[in-house]
Amino acid sequence: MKLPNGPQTPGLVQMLQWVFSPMSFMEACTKRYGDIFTLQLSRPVVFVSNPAAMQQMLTSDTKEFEAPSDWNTPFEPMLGKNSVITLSGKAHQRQRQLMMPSFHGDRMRTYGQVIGDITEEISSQWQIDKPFSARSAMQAITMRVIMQAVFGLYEGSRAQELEEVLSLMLDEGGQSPARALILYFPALQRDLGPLTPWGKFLRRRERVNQMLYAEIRERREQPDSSRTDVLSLLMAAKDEANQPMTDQELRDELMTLLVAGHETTATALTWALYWIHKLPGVREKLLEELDTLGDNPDPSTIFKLPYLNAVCCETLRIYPVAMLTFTRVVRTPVSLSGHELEPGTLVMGSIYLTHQREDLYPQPKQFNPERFLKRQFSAYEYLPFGGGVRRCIGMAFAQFEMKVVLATILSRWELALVDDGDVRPKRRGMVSGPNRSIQIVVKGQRAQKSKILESIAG
Ligand code: HEM
Repeated sequence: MKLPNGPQTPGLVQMLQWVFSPMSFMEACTKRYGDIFTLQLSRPVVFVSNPAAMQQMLTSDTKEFEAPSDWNTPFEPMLGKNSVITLSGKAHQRQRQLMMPSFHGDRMRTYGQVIGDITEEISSQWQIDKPFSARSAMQAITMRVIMQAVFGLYEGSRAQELEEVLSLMLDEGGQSPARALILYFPALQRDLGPLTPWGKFLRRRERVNQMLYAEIRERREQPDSSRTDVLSLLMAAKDEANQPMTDQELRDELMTLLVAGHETTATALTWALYWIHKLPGVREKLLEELDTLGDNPDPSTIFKLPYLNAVCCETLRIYPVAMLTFTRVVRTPVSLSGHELEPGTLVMGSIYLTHQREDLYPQPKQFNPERFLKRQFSAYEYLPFGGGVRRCIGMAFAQFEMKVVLATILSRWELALVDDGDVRPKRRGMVSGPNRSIQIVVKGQRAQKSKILESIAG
């Protein structure tokens, strides 16, 4: 079988380039081989970025393409075998159907209150003229949002310990390229004692599991139908055969939502704060729009603000946190971008390359929210949340969270970057993020503070 062209260097060299500098590697390949090429990773993988190929691959999912049963194994140590991310076929479909109702648009209003309260609480600890890391601050917010809106844990020693252990586990579990290498090569996953990275990870995971199972057991013993958090909704959900999720499934999906939703949203918010404060014109326009909000803006009014929406869209376009869609495997012989692919071929959609296309986004390296006001992009030209049967379950939640957090912070605080030098993206575990710390300093409270905060906080 002839695969699309790609680099001829040894597989190990390609794997290292892929792990350590995925974005420049993909860009160099697309320049040389066009918008479909093959990389030799642990197996050959075909990369696509043309919107038509993206559409074909994502929408003919389950016919011509499907998620391979073994490719998502790097996620398994953290998420388990029952996660919607590690499953494929019918089992994947079942989990998705059980999970989707918790993330429907109409549930966002409830979560909006929680997100506004948490942002207010955490940002109220910032001190004037004392710099802080944008990333740590955004991680603190998105972690607390998951703890409350998803796990339903508001206070108490379990909430506190779980938040601490999970933060450590996520921070050490997958941020560096070297850690990503451990995830790609299961043979490196050896427990060499409590002080070694993998040993530490295993012990923390054990403690997290104990706490999650205890929480699930207690909720089963004392059901409370007034709860609105995702865990309670998942516990009440039934599949087509009227079967609820098992404890193991619930544990795996909680970890999935945490891993998929915490770091991604925190990184997107960090980038947004960087661009807004790097480009004074963008900040001014945004503040002008936020100041037009009346006295009692509903979180859903914030959600509809056009310029805030354009800023969030451009943030996720220029450096998409998820560089790629999940892998798909060819099921039946298929022609993709003029190449005949045989069953078994692995294909990945490069969201990063699609978002960097000159034909769609002139001067793609420039941050320009106006492009989203001037033009509507199709679901395969702009796809920070992927597409098809694996499209991000938390898409509406993440968009809502980004907007409410930014509106809350920007309406209250006068912020500035400590260093407005350029920041570039780099791999952070399985996703991408800024290549250096972005420090922010509070200059003061905004004089023209809108009433947004009180209304969100109810
Ligand atoms: C800015 C934030 C986020 C970005 C950029 C993002 C992006 C993505 C992408 C690209 C995929 C893969 C889609 C595909 O292969 O077609 C995905 C899957 C997923 N995301 Fe998100 N995501 C974000 C936030 C969230 C949040 C907040 C949650 C939940 C609380 C979440 C839950 C999930 C889940 C469960 C999947 C797996 C879906 C499946 O396999 O069926 N994500 N996300």
